[in-house]
Amino acid sequence: MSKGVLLVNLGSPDSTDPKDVKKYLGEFLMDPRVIDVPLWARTLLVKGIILNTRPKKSAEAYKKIWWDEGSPLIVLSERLQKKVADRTSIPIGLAMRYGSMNIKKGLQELHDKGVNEVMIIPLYPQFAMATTETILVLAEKLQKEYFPNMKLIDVPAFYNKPEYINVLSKSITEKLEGIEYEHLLFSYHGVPERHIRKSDISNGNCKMDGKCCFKKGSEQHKFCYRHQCEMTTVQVAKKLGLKNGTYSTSYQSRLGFDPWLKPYTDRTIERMGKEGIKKMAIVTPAFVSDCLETLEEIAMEGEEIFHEVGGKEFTTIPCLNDRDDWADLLANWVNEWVAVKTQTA
Ligand SMILES: C=CC1=C(C)c2cc3[nH]c(cc4nc(cc5[nH]c(cc1n2)c(C)c5CCC(=O)O)C(CCC(=O)O)=C4C)c(C)c3C=C
Ligand SMILES: [Fe+2]
Ligand SMILES: [Fe+2]
Repeated sequence: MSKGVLLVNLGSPDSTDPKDVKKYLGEFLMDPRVIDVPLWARTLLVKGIILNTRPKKSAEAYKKIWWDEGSPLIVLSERLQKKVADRTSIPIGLAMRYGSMNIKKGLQELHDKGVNEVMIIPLYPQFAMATTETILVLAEKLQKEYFPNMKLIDVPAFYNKPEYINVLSKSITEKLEGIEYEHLLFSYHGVPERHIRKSDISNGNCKMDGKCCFKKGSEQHKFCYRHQCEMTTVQVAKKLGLKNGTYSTSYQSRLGFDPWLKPYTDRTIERMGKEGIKKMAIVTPAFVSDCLETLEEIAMEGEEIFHEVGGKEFTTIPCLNDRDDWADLLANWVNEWVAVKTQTA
């Protein structure tokens, strides 16, 4: 077998033109693992309502964070891909779940290089139906349809792997060196609570009551996004020696009127400012690359909310992006997998 890797991130529109944003959002939000209602209802909601109003507003937001080279999420993912490729000896591809750099193209490029065993690495530390699962399901479908002789290997969520926690903790320490802060907020992308129930393999284990996601036992939490986010916070807090009450977890970027994971980030930032916190820092561990949700929603909107209610210093910690130690870590996982071949060949 000839091995290769496909790194997969979420994707971005081709440009900040509302037409491109509409096309991208259409593909993203029509994914049944993102808006998980029956097709007729999803079509009505997405094509009948959201796509008529949101693209213009989202395009304005994208304009605020767009770089000369393109979408930060794509550019940063490409830089990471290059660094991982420099540290490994097999082809390292990059694809996006939505948009032009799609998974089919990514698999095709690897196939054209003679690769017939692909390790799929979703660039998400925590498992979610709307991210990891949709990538793996689509990759498998494409493999069956177009690449019947290709074998796909999945990488489990790495939300609690010590080496990942080390790199994330180091990125926080480096940014906060010499900076005073009273509270460190860990803000994760939210999902509707319903998604947690749907992915709950223990049938009802997850009560979202603030207790069950802290229970020991990895098997029942294998697909619990909430547990995995909470555990990333717990592990990093332990590593950094943070005292109880000086850090917390919240969830951002909700869409629609269903209940999403709580507490909500915007309300948490507001509450903290109102309670008299003057200096806060915020880290966004559900994202490995800075993107609209970190650069605009947190670094711009979040800061504005904090200042409006009396907060003074709002420090945002960059995502892992193309940090050398993050590229080293991914490359180590790849090289360990490559070594298995050598031993069994
Ligand atoms: C952990 C990662 C993510 C989860 C889980 C997730 C779930 C999720 N997202 C939406 C709706 C939107 N997300 C948008 C942007 C966006 N989402 C993620 C990651 C996760 N989403 C990223 C990295 C980005 C930024 C992309 C970029 O180009 O920078 C957007 C578009 C932006 C906007 O219009 O606000 C929407 C919409 C849902 C509904 C959902 C789970 C059900
Ligand atoms: Fe999202
Ligand atoms: Fe739970």
